[in-house]
Amino acid sequence: MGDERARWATMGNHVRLSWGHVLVESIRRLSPGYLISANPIMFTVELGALLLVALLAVPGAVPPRMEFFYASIAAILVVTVWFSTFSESFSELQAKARVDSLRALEKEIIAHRVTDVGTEDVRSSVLRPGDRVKLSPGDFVPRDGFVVEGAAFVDESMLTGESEPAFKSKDDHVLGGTKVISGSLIVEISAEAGKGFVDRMMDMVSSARRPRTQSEISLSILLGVLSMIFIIIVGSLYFTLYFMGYRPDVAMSVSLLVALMPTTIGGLLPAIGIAGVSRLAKDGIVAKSGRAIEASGDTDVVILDKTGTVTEGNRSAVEFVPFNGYTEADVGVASFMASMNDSTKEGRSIVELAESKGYVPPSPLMDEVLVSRRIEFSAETRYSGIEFIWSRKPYGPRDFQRFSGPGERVVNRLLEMRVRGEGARVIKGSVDVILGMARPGNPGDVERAVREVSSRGETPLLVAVNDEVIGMVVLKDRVKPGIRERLRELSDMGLKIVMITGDNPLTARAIAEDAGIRSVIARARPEDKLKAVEEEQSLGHIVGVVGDGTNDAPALAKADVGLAMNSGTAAAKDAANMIDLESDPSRIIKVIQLGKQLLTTRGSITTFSIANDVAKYFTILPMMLLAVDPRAAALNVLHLYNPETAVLATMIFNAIIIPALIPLALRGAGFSAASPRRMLVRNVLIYGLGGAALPFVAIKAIDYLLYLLLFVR
Ligand SMILES: Nc1ncnc2c1ncn2[C@@H]1O[C@H](COP(=O)(O)OP(=O)(O)OP(=O)(O)O)[C@@H](O)[C@H]1O
Ligand SMILES: [K+]
Ligand SMILES: [Mg+2]
Repeated sequence: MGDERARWATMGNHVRLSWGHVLVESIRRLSPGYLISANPIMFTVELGALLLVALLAVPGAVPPRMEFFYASIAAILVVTVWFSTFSESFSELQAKARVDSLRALEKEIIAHRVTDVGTEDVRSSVLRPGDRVKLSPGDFVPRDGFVVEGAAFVDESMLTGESEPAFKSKDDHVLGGTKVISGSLIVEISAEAGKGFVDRMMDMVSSARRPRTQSEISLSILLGVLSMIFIIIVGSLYFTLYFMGYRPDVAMSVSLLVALMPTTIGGLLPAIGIAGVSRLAKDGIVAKSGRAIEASGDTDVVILDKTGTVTEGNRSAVEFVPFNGYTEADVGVASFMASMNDSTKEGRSIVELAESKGYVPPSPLMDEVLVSRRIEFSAETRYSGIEFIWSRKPYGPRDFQRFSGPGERVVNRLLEMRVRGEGARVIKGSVDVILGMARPGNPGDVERAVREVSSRGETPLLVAVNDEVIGMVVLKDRVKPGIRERLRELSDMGLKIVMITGDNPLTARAIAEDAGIRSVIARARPEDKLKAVEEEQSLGHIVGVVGDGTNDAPALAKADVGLAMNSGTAAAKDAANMIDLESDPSRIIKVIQLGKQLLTTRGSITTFSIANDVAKYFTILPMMLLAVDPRAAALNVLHLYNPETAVLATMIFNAIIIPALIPLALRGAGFSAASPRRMLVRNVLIYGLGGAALPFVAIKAIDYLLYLLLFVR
């Protein structure tokens, strides 16, 4: 684990950031046209600067000997705006570079495209979705796709940091940039060039396409309203003084306004949001939407899929159990036939178990199995198997030769049906579904066996020939090691954890108990998973879903935070808004912590920003009022040198606090997951009190420096 983290970290640190780019981009964003919609607070600051420049251009508009002061204030205001566009461009380009370092894995290579006559070598960029490529040991997968033929071990460490190679066979998803180490594959390309998930992530990093989150919008509105209030206050102050016959100074009024507006948070807000994307990428979690990262901070319900998420997911057959006078071999042979055409992991494991025990149907029947119609498994129907077509009709009695050997009772029954031309099917599936279609000879036996297997956390599949239940296949899965402890962390954070599964209630409860989960929804079809998400959302909860299967896709799409496992199906990964490249479901914790930290960071800087402005009343206001009444000097508690140094010092402090806080905005505020409330109190104290006190010290110091610089010869 530690190793993988380190690998990601170094990957992140190798990111090359072009300072030239940051510079050009930050200057481009000074354009009022960009700022008016992207950052209204900074737009207002810029208007102030433009007003002062305009006054400087009109002869007589600036009071005598105040030109230097006006020009300095205008310059400081422009720099203030630039600090803000700089922080935004910096974090955006950093995020892009970090994401791009993932894309480097998808570089242009030569691929062997499959044609009618063989293969031809083409550049990977010309491949289209639907094209098939042949991969041999040493080849890199040119782009995302899925296996149509063959089996191989694939090294995914460059994407997942996982050193164990992954085994890939039919229908498995393979990722562009990974490397085949043994075996060979035919892969059908599924992604458009430049449309892999890395590219989608790149897209959302650029501010133009980044949808703003609800809380980001609320905060912007709050900041906008605050700014409006200050504009009204400063405006009325100016005009009241003006009509009383005084000449309030324009530069001082503009400075007062800028000082009071929450420029610190206004300047850093975009950077904070984008930083979340980079920090997740550094941990190997690909976020396809910024909204999701933020929602994760408010997540209070987490819905986990059972198979492959809570459990290891390689659920495989371990036992055949006969009922009603049938033998183990009968059940084995029937299960083999019902699973021959089943490409699910469960199906393949059943065939393997039957083969290892020698439970394979004899040749005349096997020929029929090969041409039979397949009943494909779906999470909707929860069963699978075959329906015989009987290759020749009618068969005469002479075609019937009684078979003796393993599974003879089932085999002979089917051969008899063949002679009579009767319809026949062999199916297996979840207990409730099969019992809805077939009768058990002795219901008590079946129930007892099912209960025993389920309460061990194993999954029973009933096997039926036509309308008779003949036995049971036992599927075994393991709870992921350590999952219990990781989930504890989530409940300690106050989150509700729900496990949802297509499996039966008894098995589900046994697994849930092992994993320490209290809420369980069993026998869930895909739309039930979706409904569970919608229900929680309608109660006002923010819902996170972790899943890996195609049957999880609707729920993943509907969730506020949908985290798909990289090992999952393409449908799940498409529907989710985040993908964990390490396929570790407990990393939803990481995502939630990061989301919470993002919100904490924003809250802290907002508190700091507003607290900060309090001090500025004491530096600018007395100086403005000095013109009205000399007694205002009493308010000059800091004993600043003169009105001009006081205002300049305040504006300089107001500007440099923005770059000073960039590291905090990017790294995130100190945060402990265990006690979010205590953290909040702590942050309000630190950032509130600190924010209120700091400017007094800093402005006094800058004022003194200005005095030394301008007035001491
Ligand atoms: N290949 C198969 N053939 C027949 N029945 C199956 C097969 N695979 C699974 N089943 C049955 O269908 C049920 C539902 O499967 P599904 O994949 O929807 O959910 P699951 O994998 O059990 O749980 P989860 O929702 O946690 O992934 C299983 O519990 C099992 O009883
Ligand atoms: K301010
Ligand atoms: Mg599943």
